[in-house]
Amino acid sequence: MQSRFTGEKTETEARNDQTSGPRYTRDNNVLSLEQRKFYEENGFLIIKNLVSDADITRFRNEFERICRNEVKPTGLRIMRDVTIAKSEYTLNEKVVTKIQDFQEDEELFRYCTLPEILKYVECFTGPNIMAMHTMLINKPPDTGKKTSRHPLHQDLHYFPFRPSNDIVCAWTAMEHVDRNNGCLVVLPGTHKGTLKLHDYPQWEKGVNMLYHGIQDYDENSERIHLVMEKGDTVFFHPLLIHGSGRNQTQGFRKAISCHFADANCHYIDVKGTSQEKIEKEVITIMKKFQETKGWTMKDVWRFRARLVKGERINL
Ligand SMILES: CC(C)CC(=O)SCCNC(=O)CCNC(=O)[C@H](O)C(C)(C)COP(=O)(O)OP(=O)(O)OC[C@H]1O[C@@H](n2cnc3c(N)ncnc32)[C@H](O)[C@@H]1OP(=O)(O)O
Ligand SMILES: Nc1ncnc2c1ncn2[C@@H]1O[C@H](COP(=O)(O)OP(=O)(O)OP(=O)(O)O)[C@@H](O)[C@H]1O
Ligand SMILES: O=C(O)CCC(=O)C(=O)O
Ligand SMILES: [Fe+2]
Ligand SMILES: [Mg+2]
Repeated sequence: MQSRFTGEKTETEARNDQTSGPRYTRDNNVLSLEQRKFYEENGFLIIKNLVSDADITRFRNEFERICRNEVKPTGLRIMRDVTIAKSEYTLNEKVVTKIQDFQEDEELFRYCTLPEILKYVECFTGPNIMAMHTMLINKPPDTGKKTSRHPLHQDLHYFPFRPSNDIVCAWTAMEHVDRNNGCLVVLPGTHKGTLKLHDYPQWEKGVNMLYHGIQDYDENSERIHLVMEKGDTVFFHPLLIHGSGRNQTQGFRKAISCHFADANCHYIDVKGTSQEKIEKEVITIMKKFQETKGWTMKDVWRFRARLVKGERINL
């Protein structure tokens, strides 16, 4: 494929055509050779102590204000754990599993504009950067039904834009995370594969809405539990298979994240693909919040996407 304007291959196209050399990272002076190699091979990279305690305190405070209903950012969605979704508790931080789409909340959206985050994001997306999807996850103590788990999945399943190599997730631990409180679990190297079929896992005691998982994956494949400290940030590829285990502590395990993409990425039509079902489900959920008649995934995504650096191009 060639660039429309020059007939030359774009940088991404050139990288993607390569049979050897880096495909998943860009040439700049931010990553060391060793870091680049690690991401190329594994599909993720942890940068320790990247976000300051002061910033994390600000994100935590704003999250608590949202949970107390003191602020109601436009477009923000609050999700409860499925085991308590039908109970009558009034909103407070102990009933919230995650908030999504905080792009209209200035205080939380600061996370997506932090220069220390964008500096690394640029190694994967290039200089024109869109913040596509934001979350603050507040994994609750498991009620015994194992619903606090997030099944193994690829984030690309939710995304109607490509190419995948120009998308990256930044996920920052807001406190120490390990297997006890349900840290991230990754299957290293799986970013080199393709998008797999996803559906709801057959869990006896319930699954959270939209928590699709990969049905067939190699039970014997290597799994790495990402033990991280407050402020540590993992950057990972949207095809990397990952999930998180149950939280066996009494605390609410917090993390803040954003998916970024190169503004040159383009939307795809998911009709007839494995993503068709998730499109329908997402649009049905969005209907609760706004008029979505005739909308496709593209409209949903254009609505939440925000430019954070450079120029807004396709997305
Ligand atoms: C890469 C990335 C995208 C990967 C992911 O993040 S995958 C997971 C993404 N998850 C989501 O996007 C979930 C989004 N959730 C939401 O927007 C909300 O939680 C809603 C589903 C809209 C519900 O919110 P809200 O309307 O405030 O809640 P209501 O109490 O009125 O409940 C409405 C009906 O939904 C049910 N519900 C609420 N939360 C959950 C849940 N966690 N799991 C399963 N069902 C749930 C609730 O029981 C109720 O059902 P009915 O009484 O209508 O039958
Ligand atoms: N056998 C399995 N089949 C499918 N998914 C699994 C399986 N085992 C674990 N997972 C998924 O892998 C992720 C992490 O699993 P992990 O084993 O760390 O957590 P856990 O089973 O909740 O806790 P623990 O094993 O520490 O008691 C979760 O997304 C979980 O849903
Ligand atoms: O448990 C987490 O923090 C990660 C959840 C996740 O992978 C997701 O929402 O896409
Ligand atoms: Fe994910
Ligand atoms: Mg387990």
